[in-house]
Order: sequence, then structure tokens, then C-alpha cells
Amino acid sequence: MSTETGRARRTVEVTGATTSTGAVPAVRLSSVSVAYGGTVALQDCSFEVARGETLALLGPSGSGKSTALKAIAGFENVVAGRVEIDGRDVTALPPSARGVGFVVQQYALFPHMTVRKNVAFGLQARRTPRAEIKPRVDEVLRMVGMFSYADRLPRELSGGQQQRVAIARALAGRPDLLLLDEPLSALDTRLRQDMLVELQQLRRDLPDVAIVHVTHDQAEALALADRIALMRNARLESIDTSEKLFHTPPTEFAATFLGGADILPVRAVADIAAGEIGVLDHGGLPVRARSVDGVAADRHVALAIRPWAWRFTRTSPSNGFEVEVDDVQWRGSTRHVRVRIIATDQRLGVDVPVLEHAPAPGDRLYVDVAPHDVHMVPADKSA
Ligand SMILES: Nc1ncnc2c1ncn2[C@@H]1O[C@H](COP(=O)(O)OP(=O)(O)OP(=O)(O)O)[C@@H](O)[C@H]1O
Repeated sequence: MSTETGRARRTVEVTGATTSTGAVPAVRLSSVSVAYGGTVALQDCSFEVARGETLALLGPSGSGKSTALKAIAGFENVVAGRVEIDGRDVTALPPSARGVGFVVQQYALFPHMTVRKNVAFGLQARRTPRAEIKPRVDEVLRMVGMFSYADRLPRELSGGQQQRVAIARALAGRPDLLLLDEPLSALDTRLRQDMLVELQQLRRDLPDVAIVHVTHDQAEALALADRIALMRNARLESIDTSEKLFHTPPTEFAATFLGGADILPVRAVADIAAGEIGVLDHGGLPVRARSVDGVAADRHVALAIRPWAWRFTRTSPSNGFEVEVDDVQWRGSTRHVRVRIIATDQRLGVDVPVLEHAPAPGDRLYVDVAPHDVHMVPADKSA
């Protein structure tokens, strides 16, 4: 933080740059890089979030999600690029001058202060007139369902309740931009589900607020986000609407991280026109798939197939392979069956609804998939 004062002295520039819809985005990152000593934690990252939009930053541990969020909030030293909030270049401004609400994983409430005082703290620090503080604190505590707990201390609350207070505290300053860093990851499964519903409600209560939500949980991203930015190795790998990223993944990584697809290396047997179904070769075995963009004969590509797209069959499949079952995992509503394609040794996962019969380890049978449930993606050379 010691560098903040120096950085804050730089002039604030209003750029007026707009999104494709003509509106100034709530936040825009342009080629932002952050490094810690020799470690590049975020490289050349660019995206924007519109007012009223929720963007999830999704990716594995260490991929740079939190770093991107902290760069927006002003807690990281941006070594290259620029951060704009509401059209203002804030790259050089300290966190307190950026007007964003920030909620972190571990609540970070002051332990000796009541809920009410925790929520009021930021308002007092910003010298909000006294008469405004109480109604504003009441309003945000009601919004997160914590009004009746206003006089309790944090240690007298459950984890979920503390996280609600942390969200209320972030909302008290009426930010146009709310940054959520893994807000549910410290909670148990049941509480996460409840809080997910509450965050969806909060989203409806705050139609003009832009939200950037960091998570490594694809279900959380799909439930809450309009668009998802997939992070990998300090870079933004793909960004699109949640629907498009899920249904037509652009890369192997998108297909595997979002939706748990397995990847089959294949070669196009003949040209396949955009939108058409064609035949590909997987280790000498034919498999049909639809190509979104078209692919030329002999090109090596990959097929991404989700575990729920396969069906087991005892007779020769119309589009599939003979397999042997390796193991079966019970996952509550489904059984996840790991199989091996006998001819190529390729491993695949197949989900079977728990009420249906699942094969046993050692069984030999076939898997079948509809060609339109097979997604063609470029072969990942970095994998
Ligand atoms: N203060 C720091 N000092 C040095 N390296 C750091 C620091 N903070 C993060 N890193 C490194 O930067 C990279 C990105 O970290 P970041 O916290 O942004 O990842 P993440 O995607 O949010 O991961 P997680 O889901 O585990 O929180 C990692 O390699 C991490 O080890």
C-alpha cells in the first residue's frame, strides 16, 4: 500500500471509450499485466463488464483470477496496461478512490465490532453524514437478511451469516461495481446452495450493479454469470456468454474445465463444411461429429464429449466404440463409469442416472453418442 500515495498523485483521465453497445463499461481491463517478483500472475489481460452484467472469472487454482480482481480493486501493482472504471483511468488510484465493493473468501470482519458497526465502518471512514448511515446500514442488512442480527459480534454468527455481513458491508457504499472473490468457498455444501440462491436474488435487487465474481466452481459460474471469462496460466483463455462457452466450447480447456468433457484426438477423413456432420478417424475407428466452423480433410482436431452425452449399449453403436469398464464411482444422482476404448486405450467417463442399471468393472460393451453432442475443438498443442 505504500506505493498508493505516489500512484494516486497521477492525474485521473476520463477516456469516454465505449462498448460495442455504445455504453461506457462499468470496468475495462486493457492488456493488464501483474507480476510478483519473477512470477507473472496476470499477463496481457483484457475484458470489460457492462453495467448490470455479472462476469465470472473461472479457472483452476493459481490461474490469476484473484490477481485480476485485485488489479481492478487497486490492491495490486499493475506493471503494464490500464484499468478503467466507468470510463475513468484508475490504474494509478488507490483502492479507496475507486468506489468498488470488495468481498473476499474469509469475510474479514472486525471481530470486536458488532454487525452494524462492521457495516457502518466504511461509511464512517468516508465521512458519510451520520443521518445517512443508519438508514443505509439498515437497508443493506435487510437486503442480505441480517437485520435482526445487527447487534451480534461476528463470532456469534455462522460462516454463511458472516459472509452475508461482508456482502452488506461491500454494498453499503452503493458501489456500481461489486467484486466477489470466492465468496462461497469457505461454506459447506448446503450453505453454498442457499447462498447461491441468495446471490441470485441480490443480482435481481441490484439491476444496475456490475459484478465480477471469482470462482473455481463451474456450477457457481453457470448459476450466476451472464458471461464467463476462463483463466489459465495467468492468461484469459476464452470469454463468452455462459451458454455459448458451455454448449460450443472453443478450446479443449473450455470443454474440459466447463462441463468436464473428455477429449478424443481425431483426424478429419474428408472436408466437413461449417455446420455439417462428417466422419473423423480416431485411431482407425470412425466417429461422426458436427463441425461449427468446418474442417479440411486430414486436419488433426479434437472431439470433446461430455460424460452425460454417452449411452451404454450391448449392440454395435451407430456412433461409438467398444469399451471395457475400468471403475464405477457413485456420485449421488449419477454413477460415473470410467471406461477404456479397447482399440485405442483412450479413457472416457460416462454418467449413468442412479436409477438406471450401470455396468460393472471388467464388463465389455459399447458406448454410443449423438453426433450433435460431440464438439469439435482445435487440438491443444500446450496440453
Ligand atoms: N502475493 C503474492 N506473491 C507472490 N506470488 C503470488 C502472490 N499472489 C499470487 N501469487 C501467484 O500468482 C499466481 C496467480 O495467483 P492468483 O491468486 O491470482 O490465482 P487464483 O486463480 O486466484 O488461484 P486460487 O483459486 O488458488 O485463489 C499464482 O502462481 C500465485 O502463486
